[in-house]
Amino acid sequence: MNTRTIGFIGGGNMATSLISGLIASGHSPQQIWVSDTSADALQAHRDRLNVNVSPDNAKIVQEVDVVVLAVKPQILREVALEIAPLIRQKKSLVVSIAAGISQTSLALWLGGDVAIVRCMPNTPALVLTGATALHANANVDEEQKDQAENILRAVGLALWVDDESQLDAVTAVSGSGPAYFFLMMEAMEKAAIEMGLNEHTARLLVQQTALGAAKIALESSESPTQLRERVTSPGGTTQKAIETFQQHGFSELVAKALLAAKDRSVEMSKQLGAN
Ligand SMILES: NC(=O)C1=CN([C@@H]2O[C@H](COP(=O)(O)OP(=O)(O)OC[C@H]3O[C@@H](n4cnc5c(N)ncnc54)[C@H](OP(=O)(O)O)[C@@H]3O)[C@@H](O)[C@H]2O)C=CC1
Ligand SMILES: O=C(O)[C@@H]1CCC=N1
Repeated sequence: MNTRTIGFIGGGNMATSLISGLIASGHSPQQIWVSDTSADALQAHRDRLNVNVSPDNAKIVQEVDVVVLAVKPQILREVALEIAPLIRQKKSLVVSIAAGISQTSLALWLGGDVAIVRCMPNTPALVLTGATALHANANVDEEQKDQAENILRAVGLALWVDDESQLDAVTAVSGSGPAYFFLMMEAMEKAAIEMGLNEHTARLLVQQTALGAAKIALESSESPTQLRERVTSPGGTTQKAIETFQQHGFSELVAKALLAAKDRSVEMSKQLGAN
């Protein structure tokens, strides 16, 4: 069990998923601190999760060993400049979950040789099924790498990438990925209702099917293509559906969508970054 104290600056959607996952995986709420500009958000964190809260970002840095930056990329610069002197003084490990903000930018804002792990988690961390890729800068030592990895591994899969630029692709695949599957679920649910199923039945069937497909894909040694073929009886119903998807450019559309997300990550680093 990792006994380090962890502080989240920004207590929004992703921080809430991570904090809930950390607590569900056995971390004590007393080890966790959160700051946010919204008093209501802080109250909710205290009431629901029993973690320590403060409106003061510097107080969080003061209290913890590992500082997780969980604000929107657009305000990361402002927050980093605010906490920079204390981060340097305490030699804190900084873990940034912000999309599209490079370690170079963050290091310039924080100043000095700050140990920074940049990572890209996703919201299924909430149910301990997260997927995170991490990259450490040259100031991060082995112990700090372990600390960062332990936090993310507590809420799901945690993998290191060799090259920071790969995090743009990771953002497009797994960071944003849950939303693509939810979009598919939304569309299937709507179609099911249009075909006469009631809302409750439609939702349950879609949810269970998504879960079953993900589970079988994880547990089987077969590829998604092989698994798809097992469902597709020649001349049957699935074949008709798959043909319809492919005739309308499904695979190309998915590739285009993911590339648009990756390009946006690169664009954000240029627009919002210091480099
Ligand atoms: N959502 C996701 O699925 C994922 C998000 N990320 C990354 O996580 C980060 C947070 O995203 P997300 O949780 O969705 O965003 P949210 O807007 O839900 O959370 C950010 C929180 O930070 C608060 N905040 C704003 N200004 C400050 C400040 N100066 N000091 C402290 N807190 C502040 C916001 O308050 P208020 O709303 O009042 O402004 C809000 O509660 C982003 O950088 C994003 O790229 C990474 C992976 C997945
Ligand atoms: O949409 C976003 O920018 C963030 C990053 C990945 C998921 N949500």
